Amino acid sequence: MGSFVKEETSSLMTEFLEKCGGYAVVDGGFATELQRHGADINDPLWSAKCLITSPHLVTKVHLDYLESGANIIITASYQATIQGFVAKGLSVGEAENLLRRSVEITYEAREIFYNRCTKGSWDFTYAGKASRRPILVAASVGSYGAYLADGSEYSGIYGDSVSKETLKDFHRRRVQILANSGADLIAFETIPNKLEAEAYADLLEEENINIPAWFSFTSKDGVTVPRGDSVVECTKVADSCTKVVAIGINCTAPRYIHDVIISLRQVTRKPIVVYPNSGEIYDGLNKKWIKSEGESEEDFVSYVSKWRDAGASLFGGCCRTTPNTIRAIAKVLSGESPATSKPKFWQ
Ligand code: MET
Ligand SMILES: [Zn+2]
Repeated sequence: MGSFVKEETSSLMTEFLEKCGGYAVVDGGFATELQRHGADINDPLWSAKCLITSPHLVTKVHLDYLESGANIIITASYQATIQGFVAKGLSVGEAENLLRRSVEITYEAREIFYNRCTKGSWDFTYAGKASRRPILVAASVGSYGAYLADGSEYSGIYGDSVSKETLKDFHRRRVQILANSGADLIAFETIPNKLEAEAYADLLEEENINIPAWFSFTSKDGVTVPRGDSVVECTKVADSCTKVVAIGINCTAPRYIHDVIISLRQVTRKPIVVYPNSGEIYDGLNKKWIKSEGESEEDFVSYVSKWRDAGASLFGGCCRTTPNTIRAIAKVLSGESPATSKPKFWQ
């Protein structure tokens, strides 16, 4: 790959953040939002099931997040894998088309949103000074554990028989397809162990993936990822990969985010992305969210300016957050006067 392409990749996020005024709004929980609208996603494909059964609902949820102020919308491909679709009886070709479709649906939603804004039928809230709000499409890649749908998504334990090569072979074709689908970046989400981060970093380099990526880890204590590797060690893997343009944490309780940002800031100058869940705890085996004491949506939103001050640049929500959460985040970020809030650029 020529150095020109490399530079383009590394500057994408910095330029985008500048266009957004220093900070960007990521969308909120996707699968749980489909569910809130009545989708039955109790299935090994989880949210990706809707790509087959109810694509109109996928479009609706993307539009709801755009209307709430999101600058980055994440595709419904989190649990969309060729292996998972084939297990449902689809051909490899059909599975690959569904992956492409997940991205098409997202940029179609962006076009619908822009057209509505142009026609003035919607209030263009939080658009800033730009006539068109900067919006990126991030193609979601969930972990191998998410595909297994056996709870290992939240333990990061795949067993000794699963090597880095196994993980690379598992993810390779999906990553290639998503990289050539028209998406602006790949969002590797909810990464539960260091091995999978290494596999992603290798794939990005070895396959000459021509769009940038973010790596977002998950944590149950703010210090380690579920498998037990430290978040800092995982961040170093992401930091040393030239294709990675942001690093962060998602689907983690809001109360841990501040300290994680502080730790990440010690080992990377890349922009930090945070999109915590609602603070409820997911019981992967029973596929249920369990309420946790004393963490409300108000707490979540009140943390946003602290996370910004600690050094994060991209803010959104994960499971069980809703367009309301995102609207509130957008409000916090747009309500800052330039005098009190200087955008931080670390690269
Ligand atoms: N982007 C995915 C979603 O919101 C992340 C899921 S985390 C288990 O559905
Ligand atoms: Zn989540």
